[in-house]
Amino acid sequence: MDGDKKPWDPSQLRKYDLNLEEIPRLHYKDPKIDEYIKENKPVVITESNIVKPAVQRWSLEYLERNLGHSGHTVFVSRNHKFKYYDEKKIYNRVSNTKGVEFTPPTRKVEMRIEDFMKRVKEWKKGDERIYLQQSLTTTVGNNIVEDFVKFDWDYVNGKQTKHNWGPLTSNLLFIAMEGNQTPCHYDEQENFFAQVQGYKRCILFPPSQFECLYPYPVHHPHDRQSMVDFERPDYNKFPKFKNVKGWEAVVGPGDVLYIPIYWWHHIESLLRGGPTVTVNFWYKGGPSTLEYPLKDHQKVSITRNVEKMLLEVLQDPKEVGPLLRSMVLGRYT
Ligand SMILES: CC[C@@H](CC(=O)C(=O)O)C(=O)O
Ligand SMILES: [Zn+2]
Repeated sequence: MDGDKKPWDPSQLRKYDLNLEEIPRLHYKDPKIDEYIKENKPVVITESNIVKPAVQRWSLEYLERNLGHSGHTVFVSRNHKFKYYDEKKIYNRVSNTKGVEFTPPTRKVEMRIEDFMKRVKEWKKGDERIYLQQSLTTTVGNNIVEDFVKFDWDYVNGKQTKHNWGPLTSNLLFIAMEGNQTPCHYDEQENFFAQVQGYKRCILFPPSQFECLYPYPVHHPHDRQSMVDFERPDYNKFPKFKNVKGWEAVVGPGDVLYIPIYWWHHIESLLRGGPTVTVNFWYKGGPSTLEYPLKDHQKVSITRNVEKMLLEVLQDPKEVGPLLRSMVLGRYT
């Protein structure tokens, strides 16, 4: 890039009424990175070799030729949002018997990579959008495996060990169309979010903002997702969303964003930026030693356990809210 010309411009970002600060960007050799990780704070790690082979080789053409010819998991959406839902919670005994109405916002299909790429290339306004989200397992072609083993595992394993994370559970490959959006949610895993091709805007909020982001009930298929539509926030239903304060980064090829466990994140591929490719590294959290004061994400984990326990004994999801209200209102408020 000549001078300080950015590879993208603000017109490629969707407009939200949010109070956001920049996530720091640090060179991968900078020891301050470990301070951020230790304090469960996001940081963009730059210039690393973590997924360098992929940055160098994983063009769409290369991926089409090498990703393997078995079906790949692709989500299909009638709009630009790809809100995750847990299929098991749609039909589970408790929520379903009580008529929890749920219409999946996307559908999951198996698609050959050549069909996926063809639909991306031929997409026009009004068509359904698609988003490949696939675990990088042995079903991929040999060239991809060769590239994968050349990731800088010393670096990521070093961070995993230093910060006492649990085991690596998966590396997911994401191939998105420009403008695709993953609405705000949190995961119960530590995440190195490695951008390979194209640019993605990542908007993050700490677990302490739980009250401003109104997660669905734990038994709901959209568990861990925010109920707030960032593009049309309903401030009557979600008044505290007005106070939300977040952090953002636009990550490009070679950037690796550390998304701390339980941190909310909303992710979108830039408008008019072409398809994007990302590989994430999900790690189980470390052993949670109860040191006081508890960390915010530990409190979120406790609220989850309370909801699960109440549902288990009450059986009917419609009884959980009234019982919690009767416990709190007038007594703890
Ligand atoms: C699930 C897709 C999302 C990534 C994400 O949420 C994560 O890695 O946890 C994205 O990049 O659109
Ligand atoms: Zn996520």
